[in-house]
Amino acid sequence: MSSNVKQSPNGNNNSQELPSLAAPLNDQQLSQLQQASTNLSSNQLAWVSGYFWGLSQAGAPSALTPVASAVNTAAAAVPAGKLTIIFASQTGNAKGVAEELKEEASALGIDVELFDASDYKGKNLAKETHVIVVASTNGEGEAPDNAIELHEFLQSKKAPKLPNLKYGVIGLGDSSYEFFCQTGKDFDEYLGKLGATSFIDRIDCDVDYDAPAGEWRVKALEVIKEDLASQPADVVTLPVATAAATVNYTKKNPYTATLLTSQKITGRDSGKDVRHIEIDLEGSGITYKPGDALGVWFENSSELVDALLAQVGLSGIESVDVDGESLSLRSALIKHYEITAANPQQVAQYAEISGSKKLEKLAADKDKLREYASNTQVIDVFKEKKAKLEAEQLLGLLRRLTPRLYSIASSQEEVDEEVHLTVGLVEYQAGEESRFGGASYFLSRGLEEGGEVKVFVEHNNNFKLPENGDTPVIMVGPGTGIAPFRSFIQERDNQGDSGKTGCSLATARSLKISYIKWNGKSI
Ligand SMILES: Cc1cc2nc3c(=O)[nH]c(=O)nc-3n(C[C@H](O)[C@H](O)[C@H](O)COP(=O)(O)O)c2cc1C
Repeated sequence: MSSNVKQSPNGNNNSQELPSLAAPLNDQQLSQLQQASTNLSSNQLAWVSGYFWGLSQAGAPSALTPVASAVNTAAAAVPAGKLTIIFASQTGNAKGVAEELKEEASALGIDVELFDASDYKGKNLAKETHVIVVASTNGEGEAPDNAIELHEFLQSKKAPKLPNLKYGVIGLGDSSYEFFCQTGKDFDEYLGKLGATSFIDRIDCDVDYDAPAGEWRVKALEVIKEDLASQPADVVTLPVATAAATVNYTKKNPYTATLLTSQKITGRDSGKDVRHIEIDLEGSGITYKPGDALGVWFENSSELVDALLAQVGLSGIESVDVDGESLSLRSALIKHYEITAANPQQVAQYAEISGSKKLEKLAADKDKLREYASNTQVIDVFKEKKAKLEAEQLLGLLRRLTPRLYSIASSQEEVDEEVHLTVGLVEYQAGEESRFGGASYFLSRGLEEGGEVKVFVEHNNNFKLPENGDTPVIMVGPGTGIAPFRSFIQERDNQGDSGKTGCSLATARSLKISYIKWNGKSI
């Protein structure tokens, strides 16, 4: 131990005899400082350090307010280290969770930054103290497009060692997929292998992710706040004027828009019902770019709800509680529950309740169960064998409704405060009866022109026109339909771009194209 370190009476090594030559203080000041800090814990010393730094930034305390201003400044001192949140998201759910996390962290006074994974340089992880990755899974256990690069980088030799990093992971997924929350699991594994320490167990969230993700965030932020508070203070936050509040419409806070037009654009003899939909956004301030998607909260058809209720022997007038609101079971099913798409857990649960041999057999074979659930609507699962259910039992079998995302089919350069969609009605026969897709039915037939629809924009920076308007573009729609291409063509037309723009709805394979460049990258 060096000679200028003296043991304090309580055994702490925090009382240091400061070398007078190196310090800009005279002997008397040094001795006073030493006396004042003798019995302070390392935590208290850290606070005092921030306090004095705050004093120095505030300038010399004036005679009128010698201490108060300094104390205020010091109180605003936050510890070194910050929270960095990175989201890997395909359709915006993980992004939404990450944004909520950022707001909650800011409210707790934590220094926090939020990054889209495609904007985050993996090398910077070595400089971070606390990172939370919010990652959904896409494809068959693959990373969302915006995180492919970061996901690959962390597995590569170029990835830095991360001995000083503490991290947490929220995985978002759907347990009907074989590789449930795989991308979250991958990030957890890769960060751990690089030497980072997980400060909280990863959470793998299923489609009803709101509540579990919210609880996890509270716990994670508690740990981070405590952790940062125990680190040396070296940053002072100065009061910043708060920006004027702008309304940000999101999945959780959608805009109530009006349906202007729902026009069938397929011929009288066509077997398909495809609609041109126009939605009014006037006064909302909502902006979007071609390539973005519109999130649509829909209501289930009342006929389907009534059929489902009759199937399980309920009237619909039973009172149920949804998020603290008491409403009739019928309204709850119309507004809040997924009653079209079935899911494997539901089929397995209903097999047990109903004792259906067919469903029990399916429940024992994971692959067949998944296939059956993805091709069957809830009411047809219930029709396999009739069972009488209680209201709460029925709700326990159903997932909460989630909005559907539609590619935007218009450019604001052309339509201003409107948004257009091209929606194909999902329709098929189940025996004698017709079955419809929940959202496509709502937009095509359920909602009358002039009716209300709750919407929000999901931006997609990975699907954009080339910046240079002269660049020729070939658009190939392998099943996604014409919707986004209509918006690209409108945009190019309005901007007077000279690049040739071609559009094909055939697949790349049928066009004998095996390699396409988009924005300089092969896709
Ligand atoms: C095409 C597609 C593929 C998916 N693949 C998986 C998967 O392999 N594993 C999984 O757990 N979830 C999978 N999901 C579910 C999503 O991860 C889940 O819906 C998530 O909430 C989406 O979050 P995001 O909006 O941030 O992308 C898939 C969803 C879609 C649409």
